Amino acid sequence: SAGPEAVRALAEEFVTLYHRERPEAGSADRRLAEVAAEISRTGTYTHTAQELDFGAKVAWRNSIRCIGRLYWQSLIVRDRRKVDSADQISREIVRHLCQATNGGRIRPCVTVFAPELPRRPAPRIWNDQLVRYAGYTRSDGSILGDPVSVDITAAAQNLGWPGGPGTPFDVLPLIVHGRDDKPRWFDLPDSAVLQVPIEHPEYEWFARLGVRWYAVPVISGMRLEIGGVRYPLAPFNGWYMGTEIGARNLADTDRYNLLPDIARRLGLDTSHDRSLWKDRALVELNLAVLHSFEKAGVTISDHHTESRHFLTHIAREERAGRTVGADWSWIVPPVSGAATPVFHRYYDTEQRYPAFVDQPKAPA
Ligand code: HEM
Ligand SMILES: N/C(=N/c1cccc(CO[C@@H]2CCNC2)c1)c1cccs1
Repeated sequence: SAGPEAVRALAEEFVTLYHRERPEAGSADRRLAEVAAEISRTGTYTHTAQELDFGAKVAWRNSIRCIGRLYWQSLIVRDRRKVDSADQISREIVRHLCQATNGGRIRPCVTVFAPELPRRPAPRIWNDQLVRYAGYTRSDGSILGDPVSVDITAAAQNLGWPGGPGTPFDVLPLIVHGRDDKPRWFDLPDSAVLQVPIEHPEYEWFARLGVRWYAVPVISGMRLEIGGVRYPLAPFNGWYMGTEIGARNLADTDRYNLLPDIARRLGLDTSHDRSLWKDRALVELNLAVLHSFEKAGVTISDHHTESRHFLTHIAREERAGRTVGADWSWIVPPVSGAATPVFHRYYDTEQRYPAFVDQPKAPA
């Protein structure tokens, strides 16, 4: 982790920010002195529960690639810093999934596990999302399931996972590397993993494709950094924007690659690009995703609504005297870009802290 001088500077900046935005917390001076003394003694310091809650919310507010930041103040922060064994982590992960899923009325949550300590590695989850579909490499070299999961599927099998039922949508086990034990795999109970069968509002053949997707995206591979303290295990969830599933996960040629099949069933001419068969298949697939989630009572947002909400967020932040950073290439949706208002403007691109950051993939 960062050296004591760097930690001291980041800690001072964070504590000052916290006391400026949460005036009810009183003067910063006493806390600044306490934190500086603890860093001198131990090389790090411990956030209060209130500082952690604020830091996680602001890390979301600072996520320049996130279009969904309007509700940043409503994040549920689950303080589990005392939890660092594989068993306890897997139990808390199931609780996170249940609390976040909430029967389909998805609640944005983050669970913060034990921080990195000088000379003591922190617990990690090897999965980049808590719920992912397996990717099995078959003897003829083809892949059954999600190609993005080929490595994590092999890792799970190497740890003794017997494999799932062998469908294209087998939920992977969680692989947890606790602080003081070896990496272990845990099957997630079906009751904790809500899934949505994908059907089309007009084409009854669509349901027969047997396509489904999971309801709650929970990112478990990023590190939460607050005031010089690193939390390498801080899984966070929101709800999906439909295009993530309909324009990327099910459409990319190196993912489920469904566009050619859908286009053929729509009777389109797939031999010429200029028939726009890919574009017409994309619209029907994205319509099917939004229709299916709504029918199942699972929160999802369309890219037009989410874009409008993001511009509302920017306006509100600027009224509060804050600048919103944003990365245009991630904010503009992967379909109908110029048909959404976020396309038609520039953004401040500075990444501010606290933040969720990429970190080396486990295993180290
Ligand atoms: C509430 C509904 C939310 C929606 C609809 C939403 C939407 C999105 C989308 C569409 C992306 C781009 C993902 C991609 O292109 O692969 C994204 C990125 C991101 N979101 Fe959100 N988000 C939401 C909530 C959250 C929450 C609660 C957090 C954290 C507490 C968060 C943190 C992030 C971060 C850190 C990224 C960038 C990830 C990376 O760099 O790989 N978002 N969000
Ligand atoms: N809707 C979401 N979408 C994502 C948010 C962050 C990251 C990702 C997945 O990012 C992968 C890496 C780059 N694209 C895929 C998806 C959320 C997940 C957790 C909170 S909101």
